[in-house]
Amino acid sequence: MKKIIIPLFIVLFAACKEKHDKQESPPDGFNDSVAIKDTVVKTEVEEPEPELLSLDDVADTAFVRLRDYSRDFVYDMKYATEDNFLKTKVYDCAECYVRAKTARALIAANTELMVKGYRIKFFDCYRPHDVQKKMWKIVPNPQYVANPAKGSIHNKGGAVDITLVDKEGKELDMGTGFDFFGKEAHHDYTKHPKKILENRKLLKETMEKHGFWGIRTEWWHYNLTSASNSKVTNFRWDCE
Ligand SMILES: C[C@@H](N)C(=O)N[C@H](C)C(=O)O
Ligand SMILES: [Zn+2]
Repeated sequence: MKKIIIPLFIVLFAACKEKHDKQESPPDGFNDSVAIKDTVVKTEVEEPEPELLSLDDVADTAFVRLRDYSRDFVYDMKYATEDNFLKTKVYDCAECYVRAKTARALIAANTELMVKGYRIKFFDCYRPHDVQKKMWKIVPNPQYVANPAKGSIHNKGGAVDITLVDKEGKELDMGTGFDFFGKEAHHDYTKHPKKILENRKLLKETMEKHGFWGIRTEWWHYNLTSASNSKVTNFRWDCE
């Protein structure tokens, strides 16, 4: 037995030494310190998603940032860009604030839509009263922009401008773009192809089921019925 173990030990030792030598001595013309400097390993650490908050103990009238309560919505806040009918960016950053009661109703509607493979995508949510005044200066037509003298339900945290997206995030065809101020955007314009009318119907019926009502002239606009008497507000949200 002794006779076998000793040569085996010698072979193993030699193999280890060879490996060690290879690691220790860099090839000719290869500088060790450069190798160390060049081998900076960049590890991208993904920030953990902040925990969602609960709406359980939040007063109905409190303003909340929707993304703190659900990760299931899609956002394309048009007035935080220049791609809107004002042709100017009127929000410092893209956030969706609404009253807590509006948030609860939106989450319920979205939960129902997700079972069918769709989600709500936002174009606008709470809108400061000053922005309503700017809009009215450009389009002083109550069919398309609420008169700031009275205030819009957006100014009360109870209205949203929305569409639906499918599982791939693609918008359903609603016949016109957002803020298309013409008869083709009206709910009672029935000359659109069947699929478009069905898409609008799905959005309208779901929103109505959860306490919202639509206005005749804009397929994207929904008011929460119980927000009609909330106060017109002009606060601006914080941007990080
Ligand atoms: C401007 C448009 N997106 C809109 O929300 N219109 C309604 C009527 C409003 O201003 O309340
Ligand atoms: Zn609206």
